[in-house]
Amino acid sequence: MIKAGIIGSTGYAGGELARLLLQRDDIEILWYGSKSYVDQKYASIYQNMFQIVDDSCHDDNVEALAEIADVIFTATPQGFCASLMNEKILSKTKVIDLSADYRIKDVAVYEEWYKMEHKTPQFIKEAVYGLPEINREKIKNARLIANPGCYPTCSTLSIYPLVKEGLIDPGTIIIDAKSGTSGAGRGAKGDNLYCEVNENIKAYGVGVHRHTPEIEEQLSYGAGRSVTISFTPHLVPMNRGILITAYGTLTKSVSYEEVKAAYDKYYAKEYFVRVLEKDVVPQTKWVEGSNFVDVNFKIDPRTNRVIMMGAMDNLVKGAAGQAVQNMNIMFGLPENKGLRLIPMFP
Ligand SMILES: NC(=O)C1=CN([C@@H]2O[C@H](COP(=O)(O)OP(=O)(O)OC[C@H]3O[C@@H](n4cnc5c(N)ncnc54)[C@H](OP(=O)(O)O)[C@@H]3O)[C@@H](O)[C@H]2O)C=CC1
Ligand SMILES: CC(=O)N[C@@H](CCC(=O)OP(=O)(O)O)C(=O)O
Repeated sequence: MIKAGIIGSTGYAGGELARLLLQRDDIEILWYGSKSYVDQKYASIYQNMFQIVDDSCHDDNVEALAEIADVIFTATPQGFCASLMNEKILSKTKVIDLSADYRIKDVAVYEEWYKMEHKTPQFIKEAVYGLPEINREKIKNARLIANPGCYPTCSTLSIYPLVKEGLIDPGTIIIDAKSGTSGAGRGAKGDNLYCEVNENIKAYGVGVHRHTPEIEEQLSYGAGRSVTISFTPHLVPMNRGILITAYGTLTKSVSYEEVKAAYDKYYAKEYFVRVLEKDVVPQTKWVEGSNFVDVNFKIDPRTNRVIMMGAMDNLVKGAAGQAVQNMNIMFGLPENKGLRLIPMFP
């Protein structure tokens, strides 16, 4: 039995983690961490857990949790995990951090984009960026996983094969992204009120969104050179889902079959990445509630560009599902254990 603790279990990502882990008979959740609801019944915060979870919330004492847990998930705001990480914790347990604290290898870049000082930069080098489709081998023996961001997961997986195979000029990439409002978390924010979001679409973080350097770093590893992108996210009136439409200039004249072969080279054996059939566009509805990322592309010979598309559920493959996928790999379990979730429809 794997003993797991969730710090930030009362947030959207933490709640989704609880939902995924509670289905398993090889996992025991022994700590529902919270900041605001300590000693309150977890099921009183998430009524969907009524008669399923009897536990009350614990505090955010990661050191105490590390004494009893095999794995700790931190689904907490930026800066929290970095503020308390130490060697003692990592010597006793594995940590999967859903925040961005250990995703970016250059601490100066993190501090510039996140507008905060990194409290434990000594662990950045050791942390493994938990994108299994690209970093599976490194994840196996990791003590500390930097679970990727939601937009970066969808963007990187949609674009990576073409960058890696040199089919697009990595200096020309533009990513237009859209997210449902659960991506913004459960905390109350004026911008996310019903009247602000319903019947509305708006760009935000234009030119300054913190996921820009994360995507650039991952695509740079694929390209083998420094990549600069334009990235614009939009908030859309949906609960869940991320859709990205990305554009890149082709480096040569290519056929559909050549580009398809590039995607298949990296994803044909990947359970969670579905390369769709020709002319079928990814849609958030077809991945909702699942750990799948649907990707596809279209060559536009008129502009000499390729249009790359991806859709996934921000709370599953974009957060909790990917964290569980990483946990499975770290514990030597089948990677899709507990994650063979069929997308919900309608
Ligand atoms: N939502 C999403 O789609 C995704 C989120 N993530 C990442 O996951 C993390 C959580 O996001 P999300 O669930 O959306 O956020 P929420 O705002 O919904 O939840 C935040 C959680 O962190 C807890 N918390 C807040 N402050 C502290 C603190 N100082 N100490 C301990 N716990 C604290 C909250 O506890 P309480 O409720 O008790 O106050 C709550 O459980 C973030 O880093 C986010 O970037 C990653 C990918 C996608
Ligand atoms: C709609 C919305 O606000 N989305 C969030 C991204 C989701 C998230 O929580 O960020 P990570 O994936 O880095 O953890 C944002 O734009 O900041």
